[in-house]
Amino acid sequence: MKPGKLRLGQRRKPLARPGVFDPTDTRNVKHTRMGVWDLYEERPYNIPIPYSSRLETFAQLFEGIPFVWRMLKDICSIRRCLGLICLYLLVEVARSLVPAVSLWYSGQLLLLVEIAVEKRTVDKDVLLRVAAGRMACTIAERVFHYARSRITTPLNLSIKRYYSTHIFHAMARLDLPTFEDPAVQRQLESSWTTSWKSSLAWETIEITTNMFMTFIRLLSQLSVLVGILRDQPDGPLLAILSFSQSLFQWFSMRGPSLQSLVWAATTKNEDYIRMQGYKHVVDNPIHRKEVVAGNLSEHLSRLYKDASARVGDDAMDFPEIRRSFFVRDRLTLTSILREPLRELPQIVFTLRAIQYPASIPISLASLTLITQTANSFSGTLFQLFGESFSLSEQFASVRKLYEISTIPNRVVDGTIPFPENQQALKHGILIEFRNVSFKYPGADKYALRNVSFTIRAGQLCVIVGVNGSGKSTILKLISRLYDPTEGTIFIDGQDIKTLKLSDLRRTMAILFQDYTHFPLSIKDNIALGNPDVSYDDDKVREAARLGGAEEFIDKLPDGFHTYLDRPVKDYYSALPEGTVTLFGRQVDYSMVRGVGGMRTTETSLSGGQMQRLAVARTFMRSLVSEAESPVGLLLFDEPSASLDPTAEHDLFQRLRTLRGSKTMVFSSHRFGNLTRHADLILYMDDTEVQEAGTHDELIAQNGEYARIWSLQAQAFL
Ligand SMILES: Nc1ncnc2c1ncn2[C@@H]1O[C@H](COP(=O)(O)OP(=O)(O)OP(=O)(O)O)[C@@H](O)[C@H]1O
Repeated sequence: MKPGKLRLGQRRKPLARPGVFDPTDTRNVKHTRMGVWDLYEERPYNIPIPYSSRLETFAQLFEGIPFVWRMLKDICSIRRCLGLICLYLLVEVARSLVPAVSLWYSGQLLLLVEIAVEKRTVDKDVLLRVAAGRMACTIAERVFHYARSRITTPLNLSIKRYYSTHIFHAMARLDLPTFEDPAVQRQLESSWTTSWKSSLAWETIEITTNMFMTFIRLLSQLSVLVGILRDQPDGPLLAILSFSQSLFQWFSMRGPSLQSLVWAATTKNEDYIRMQGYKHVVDNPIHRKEVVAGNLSEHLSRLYKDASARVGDDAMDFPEIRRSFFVRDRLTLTSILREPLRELPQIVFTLRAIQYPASIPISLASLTLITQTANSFSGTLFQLFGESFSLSEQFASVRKLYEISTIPNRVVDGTIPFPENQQALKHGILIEFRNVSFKYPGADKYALRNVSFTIRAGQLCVIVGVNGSGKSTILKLISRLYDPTEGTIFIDGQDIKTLKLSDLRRTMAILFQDYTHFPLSIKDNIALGNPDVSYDDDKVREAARLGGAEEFIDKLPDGFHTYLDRPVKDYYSALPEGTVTLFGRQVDYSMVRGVGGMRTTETSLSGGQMQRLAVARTFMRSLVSEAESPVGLLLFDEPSASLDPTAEHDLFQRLRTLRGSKTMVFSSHRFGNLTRHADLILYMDDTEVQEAGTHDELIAQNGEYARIWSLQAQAFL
């Protein structure tokens, strides 16, 4: 291992710490110009206490210990893991003792040489034993190495599986405002991404045992070496020289490669930025239509060439330029001294040999032994240094791994079961907003201001109004995705915050305006509308029919098993040109495109078809199993925005008849089809409910609703 570098697989990842990073703070931040890029790095040791960063490292280490202990207990509780871990530790201890045993045999060899020089005889038996011992050491090393890899693979896999479930659950349980919080996002990010690639828990065990084993190796090697060298005339001198030159090598190489972990880079070079823009224009299929229709190819090529000529050879992306900058060879005094120092033990040996020619063979044997050991010893020592640094990072990551499962949700769960009477749900749910105001987390402006209204059980309520007036927000508050900033919402007369969240959400079916489809099959997408009956294929089909999606799904080659966005890609290599389909699917070059930052189009469904699928999912929850449906409230946010007029008409018709006497709330900016049948219309403008009543009442009021209604009506005259 090179001194100062980390082993493969050992990541030096920045740990989030409190405070801010300010590139303009020249006292603590160093600015380096790298081609078109400006790199701002936090200066190391910017706290005026010597070794403060080491102290920080140890503090992190201690804080992490309780979590690592918990992790060990968890791992030992996994089936098979306890036995495997014991075996692993056993092999590691044996492995760490091999170098010392091997060194001991080398010492024995030295002794033999000494005797041979003095007495001119060699004890053949001892020689054979020593040779066999040394041989056995190398074989043992290989066998232990093999045993280790056989143990670690299943151990690592079991641990990884256990923790991926842990992280999945920790992530899945978070509510919307908590999940959207940037601080939480940052906390989740590292655990989530690393958990799939490698097992943090396993890495921690590996690094911790490595550290202990390195320590054992050092101590055992040191004690054997001292024993051997005590009686050698040149031993101590050569040992001092070898060790000091090794240490010097380490320090001299370590300096320039140490980079700050906290840094940021930006570029202000307009030509370079434009060049990247041009690149995206030509490599992204989204823009191809415009490029071709606008006859832009020649023009863009010229623009790119001109910009590229202006930027010159500095047009490197940041990782590339950073790499080239840091690997640049620097001629420093230490780097010049490094090489002659390496020769020092040999020079001293030669001088001693001239002085005492009789002792040449002994000195030669000691020299080889010492230089070899010094190299391996200092290598081990550097490893220990590197490991203590990464151990603290690792412990901190384990702490974060456990902390994410205790991140408190912002929307606090209530305690009262809901509803009191399951049968009553059939007749809907009563909703009352009393002086409700709301600001989205982090927003300055109100999204709702002092809103009060009552939707009685079983009513059809339509919320209409201009864009951004707060319609969707009302639906989000009813489903308690967020809590009001001021005021109270009552559900069947009870403060919404006191009700058990899972109960409350079970009684509602919601279709969001910005619905998404999961990267699963169409069947699974619809089935997730109601986890209780998700296994029932007939119900999935019925929901698809009610949503108006059955017909087009049946026409798809894979029908209900079609993936909207296949989450697992196939892998290819150098396929012959004629290969258009593989595994029953079109060959997808997204991997190749991904390199150029292109997006791939997975599905050929239209916007309206996508919306029908979303409606089907909502039906799955609410209306499929009318008899045992736990739903008493249906919330629809613009369910027909992408539907053609016939589909919209059909959908509303079905919704009205199928809802029975449940409460239904629609948000829409279209007037007509729905508003005519509504028991209550809330007309919103600028975060407030401006008018409330039935269609006839609002027309009679002759306010904004009436004005917009007549505007729309005139359009059809
Ligand atoms: N997640 C969010 N974070 C911050 N502000 C938001 C968020 N969602 C909506 N807003 C803001 O809240 C206000 C109300 O938005 P809302 O989505 O409720 O309007 P809307 O009446 O449903 O609009 P539209 O008819 O366009 O769907 C808007 O000013 C919007 O910008």
